[in-house]
Amino acid sequence: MNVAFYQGKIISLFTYERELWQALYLASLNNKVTCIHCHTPVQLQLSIDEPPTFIHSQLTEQCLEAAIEMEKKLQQPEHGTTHVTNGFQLPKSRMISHQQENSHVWKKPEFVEAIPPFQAAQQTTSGNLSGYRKELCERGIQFDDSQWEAVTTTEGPVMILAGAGSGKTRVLTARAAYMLTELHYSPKKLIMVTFTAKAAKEMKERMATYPNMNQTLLNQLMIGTFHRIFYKILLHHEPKKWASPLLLSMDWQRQAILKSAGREIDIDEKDFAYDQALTQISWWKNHMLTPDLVKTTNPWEEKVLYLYKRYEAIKSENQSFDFDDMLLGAYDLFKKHPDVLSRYQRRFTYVSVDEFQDTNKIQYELIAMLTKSNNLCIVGDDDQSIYAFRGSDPSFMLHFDRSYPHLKKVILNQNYRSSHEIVSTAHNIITSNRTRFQKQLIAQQHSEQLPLMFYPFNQEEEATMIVQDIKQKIQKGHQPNDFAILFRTNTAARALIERFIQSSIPFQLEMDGESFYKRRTVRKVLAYLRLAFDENDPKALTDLVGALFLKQEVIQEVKSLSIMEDCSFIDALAKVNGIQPFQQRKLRSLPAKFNELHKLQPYEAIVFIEREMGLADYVKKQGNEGNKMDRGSDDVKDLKEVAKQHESLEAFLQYVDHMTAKFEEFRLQRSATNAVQLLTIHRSKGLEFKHVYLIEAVEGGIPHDYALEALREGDKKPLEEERRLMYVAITRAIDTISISIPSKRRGKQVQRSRFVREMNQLSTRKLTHKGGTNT
Ligand SMILES: Nc1ncnc2c1ncn2[C@@H]1O[C@H](COP(=O)(O)OP(=O)(O)OP(=O)(O)O)[C@@H](O)[C@H]1O
Repeated sequence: MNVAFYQGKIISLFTYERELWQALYLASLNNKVTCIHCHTPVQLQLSIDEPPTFIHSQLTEQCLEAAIEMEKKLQQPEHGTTHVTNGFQLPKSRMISHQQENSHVWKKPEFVEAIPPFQAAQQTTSGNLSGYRKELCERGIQFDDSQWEAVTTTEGPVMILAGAGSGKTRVLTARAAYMLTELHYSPKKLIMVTFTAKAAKEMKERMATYPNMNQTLLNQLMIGTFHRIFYKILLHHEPKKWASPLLLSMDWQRQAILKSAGREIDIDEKDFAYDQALTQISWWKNHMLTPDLVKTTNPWEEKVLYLYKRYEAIKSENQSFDFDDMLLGAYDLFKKHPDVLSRYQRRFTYVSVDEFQDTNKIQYELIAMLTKSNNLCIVGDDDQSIYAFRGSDPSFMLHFDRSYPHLKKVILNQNYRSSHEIVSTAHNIITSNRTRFQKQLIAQQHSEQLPLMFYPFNQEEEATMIVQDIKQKIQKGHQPNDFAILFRTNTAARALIERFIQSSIPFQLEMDGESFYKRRTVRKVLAYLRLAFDENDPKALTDLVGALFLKQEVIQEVKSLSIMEDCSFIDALAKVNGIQPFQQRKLRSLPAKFNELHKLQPYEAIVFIEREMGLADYVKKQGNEGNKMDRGSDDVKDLKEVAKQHESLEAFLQYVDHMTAKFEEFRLQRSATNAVQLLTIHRSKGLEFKHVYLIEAVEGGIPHDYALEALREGDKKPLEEERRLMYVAITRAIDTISISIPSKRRGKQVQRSRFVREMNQLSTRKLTHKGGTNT
C-alpha cells in the first residue's frame, strides 16, 4: 500500500518528500508508522527493484479497501496524480524540473546492455595431457595452455601478465611445486615474494596438497612479503641492530615520535593529521627520498618534512626502526657489503614476485639487486595497480622489458571467475586508461544476469536498499557470505555500517580507521552539541578548545574558573583572560549562542555552529592542511545528513553514541565466518564473492574527489588509478554485480560516475594479446 498514518496525518508515498523517506523508514522500524484503518504498525520497504511500499503484516480486506480509497482520494488533481515517464513514477501536480526528476522520484534499476555477444571460449587446453600436468588435473587442478606455459617457464626473466580471475595464484603455486618436485631444485634456491602474509600462507597450504610435496621441502622455502624476507636477512647479519623489541610496530609509537617533534614547532597535537603525515613520510621513504632529497610543494608538506627529519633523528638516537627501514636497511647492507649481496645472489637463483604491479621503488631496487641469475618471474596485472598512495607504480611493470630485454611474456587472459557480462562491463571501463598493456579477458561462461545499476536518493537510502535486498535474498536461501559490499573510502561506508548494525544480518567489517563519529572534525561538531546539553562535559570541552584555536592549557584554566566562580564550563570560557582580544570577543558571545543552540533541531544546530560559532574557520584551516583525501568539510556534510534523520538533539546524540559503541564492538568481532563482507575496494583485492554491491558510483565517490581535482590541475594519473579501482571492484564478482548510483551525495545533487558512462558504451578499442601500452 502507498498510504499510511504518521505524525498525526495521512501520508502518501506519491507525494511524500523523497528527502524524508529514510526518516520515515527509520520511524517505521520503530513502529511509528501505522495503517490508516487498523493502526497496526506498517513497515516502509525501500528496495532496489520495486517502488517503495508500506508492508502490512496483518493486512485485512478492510485495511486494503481503506488504503485504495485513500490513494484514489489523494490522487485527485488537487492532491496530484501520478504518471510514468521514462521509467519514473511522477506525481502530475508537482512541478518537477528535469534536474529534479532523477532525485525526487523512485527510478527503476537498469541493466548494463553494452555487452558484446558471448563466444564460447576456444579450446585452451591442448590434446592429451601427460606427466605432472595430468597428475594435477586428476586432482582437480586444471591448467589451460598459457597457464601451463607460465608454470613451466622457469629459466630466464619472465613476466606473467595475469588478468583478473585468470588463476594467478594457481599458476604461482604450481610453478614452485613443479620446480621442487619435478625439476628437483633445492628449495633453498627459491624466493617467493607475496603481497600479504595471508597469501604466503595460502600458497604453502595449496602446495602441501600437490603430488610428491612434503613438509620438509616447504619448510625450507623462503616465501613471504618483502618485509618478512628482507627482515630475516637483516636479522641474520645485524641481529643487535634489528632486534625485534626495537621495531616501532604500532602506529601510535610512530605517531608519538612525530608528536614530540611537532611540539618543537608548535603544531597543535589535537588538530594535526599525524596519521597522514606518517603516510607521507612512508611514501618518501618508499621512493628512497631521504629528507635532503625531498622537494615540498606546499606548507603542509614543509611541516611534514620537518617532522620527517626529526623522526629519523629521534629513531636513530633511540636505535629504533620502522617497517620501511627494513627494506632500506637491506638495501644499505647490500650496498655496503657486496660480498653479502653476492652470497644471496648465488643462493637465490629463482625469484618470483607476486602482485608486481604494486611494487614501489625500494622493492624494485632490491629485486633488481638480488636477481643476478636473471631467473626472475614477475606476476601481476597492470590494470589492478591500486597502491599509488603507498608508492607503488605500474610503470615498473609496464617498462620492465627495458631492464630485461630478453623478457618472455606470458599472458593469462582466460577469466575463470566471472560471467562474460561482468568481464565485458569491466573491460568497457578499463580500456579508457591510456597507460596499460592492451589485453582482453575472456570469460568461460555467460549468464542471464546482467550487471545492474540502481538509483537510491542518497547514501542513507542506498544503505537501506542494499540491506533490504540482501535480507530478501537470504530469506530465499542465499548465505550471508555470498555477499560483499565494496566502498571506495571508509567514510563512504558510514550509512551502510549503521544499517547493518540495525539489521539482524551477520556482517564483517574489514577496514582501518576509527568510527565516523570519532573523526577529528566530527568530534568537534559533536562537542558543541554535547556542551549545549551538558555545559560541563569535560571531553567535549577538550574538543571545543581545539575548534576555537585555543591552546590546550586553557582547559585547565576553564576548569579552575568554573570551580572558583561556580559556573559552567561555557560561562567560564567567557571569562578566560590572557588571550587575544578577538578571541576574547568570540568566547564572550558563546554562552548566549549555546543557549540558542539548545533550542534547534540537529541539522539546523550544525548549520548554526558552522556559521555562528566558529566551526567554519576551523574546517577551513583543516582544509589548508594539505590532506587531499580526507576533508573535514566533507565530514561535516556527512554529519548533517545523519542529523536530518533526527528530530531532536537528544535523539541524535543518543544515536551517535549507540552507533559509535556498536561500531567498536563489530570491528573487534573479526571471526564471523558466515557473514556479509563490508570492505574497501583496496581490501577486496585478490578476493572473490558471488554477489557484489558497489556503492557511490558518482563523480566524487569513484572517481574520488581528489582524482578529479588532480585532473583539473592536468594530472591524469590519479584518475587512471581510480579507473583501476573500479575495475578491481567489478572483477571481484562471480555471479552478480550491482552498482549504486545515488542522486545526492552530502546533500548535493551529483552526476553519475564517468565510469558508469564508460561501462555503458561498448569498448571499440582494438584488441591485441601481444602486450604494448595504449599510449
Ligand atoms: N584452469 C582453470 N580451470 C578452472 N578454474 C580455474 C582455472 N584456473 C583458475 N581457476 C579458478 O578461477 C578462480 C580465480 O583464480 P585466482 O583467484 O587464482 O585468480 P587471480 O588471477 O589470482 O585473480 P585476481 O588477480 O583477480 O585476484 C579461482 O576460483 C580458481 O580456482
